[in-house]
Amino acid sequence: MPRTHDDATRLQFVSPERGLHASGVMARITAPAWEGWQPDGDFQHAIRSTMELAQQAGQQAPIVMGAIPFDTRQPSCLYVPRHYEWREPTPLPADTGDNASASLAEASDIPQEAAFKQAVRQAIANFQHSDIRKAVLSRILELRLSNAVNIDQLLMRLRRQNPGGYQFRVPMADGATLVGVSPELLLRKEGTAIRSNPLAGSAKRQADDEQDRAMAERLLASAKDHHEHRLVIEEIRQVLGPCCTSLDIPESPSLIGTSALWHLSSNLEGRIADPATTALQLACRLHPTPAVCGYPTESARKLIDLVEPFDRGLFTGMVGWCDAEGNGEWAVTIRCGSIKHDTIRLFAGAGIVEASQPDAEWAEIQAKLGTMLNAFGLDASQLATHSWCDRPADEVVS
Ligand SMILES: C=C(O[C@@H]1C=C(C(=O)O)C=C[C@H]1O)C(=O)O
Repeated sequence: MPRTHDDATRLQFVSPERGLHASGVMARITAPAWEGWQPDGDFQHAIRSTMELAQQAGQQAPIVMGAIPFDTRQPSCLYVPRHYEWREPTPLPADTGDNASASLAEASDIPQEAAFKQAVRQAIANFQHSDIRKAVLSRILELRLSNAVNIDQLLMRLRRQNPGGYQFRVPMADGATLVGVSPELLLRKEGTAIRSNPLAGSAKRQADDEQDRAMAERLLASAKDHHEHRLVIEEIRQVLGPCCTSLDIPESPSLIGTSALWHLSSNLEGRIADPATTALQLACRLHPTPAVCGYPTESARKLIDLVEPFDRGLFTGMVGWCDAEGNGEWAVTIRCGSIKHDTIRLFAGAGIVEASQPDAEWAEIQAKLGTMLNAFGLDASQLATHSWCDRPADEVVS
């Protein structure tokens, strides 16, 4: 791949097994992924016709990569890159700590702590009068730094925090860059083999080994977290089951750890009945899972619209790639942020069920923000020293 310094057209999606590195834009696909699983729908038509154009222009094996928003009625942020290459994962260089600390000029929270906790109470009250069993509520933390962000260094630090995760970099329509390291695989397809690794149920990692182990054991024994997790697994079973000749779902979840959190995790593996179904179609069929939206999906989505004072944009959508054969890999767009010059917008959410405690859910999203904050060399206590302001929802654009 020719070297380019044009950051605005660089894309990256690195899984634990291999990394896809791309540059240059041959075509952009903005068609919304609404009902994106329909083979004859507008979205799949846009994907196929763009791939064909790339092939006619001389690309032997074009690839589509990028991100799809939480609300699939919004424009997609997908690209057919001009150049791409696969790279084997390389060992991480030692952290020299160079430029590890960002210098914070301003921070604002949307919503602020009290309003988030109130939204959790409102969601729980809503559960009593509706069929909703789970809703994922989230928060945005906007930071302004007094120095520019080096995205390559940031990605390196993110990988260090979760080498088993999915690291991504995608240029956004407004000139910002989406950057993150997701621990959650929505769907991978290779030939007829599929895999999904939903996560739901979380606990903060502890500095002390003994306390950390106790925290993990508590999560593994938590009825509330198992309930949260089961809602996700049952939904995925309903969606993928009919598309598969076999689908193995573990009877109970296991633990997975990042440097910031423990999660309940289930590794689902199966064989797809119709080999022509693409990874992107299957990912669109699954999205949004109750891990990022709630259960039942449509009612939870309405509740989120009601109580979340911002538009999620690409956050909690999906990010990844798909080739012309239908193979591909899509991760859930979490533990991430958008970066534009010195302004950073970070995102974190938590699944709310009837047994949720507002204080604990706030602590959980704080811990989730830790992944990105650590990569900037910032921590929550540093943020508390700066002025915080709540913004009216209509000022917030994604
Ligand atoms: C929404 C996020 O995470 C999701 C919610 C989880 C939970 O509620 O336990 C766990 C993993 C993710 O599916 C996030 O990290 O922002």
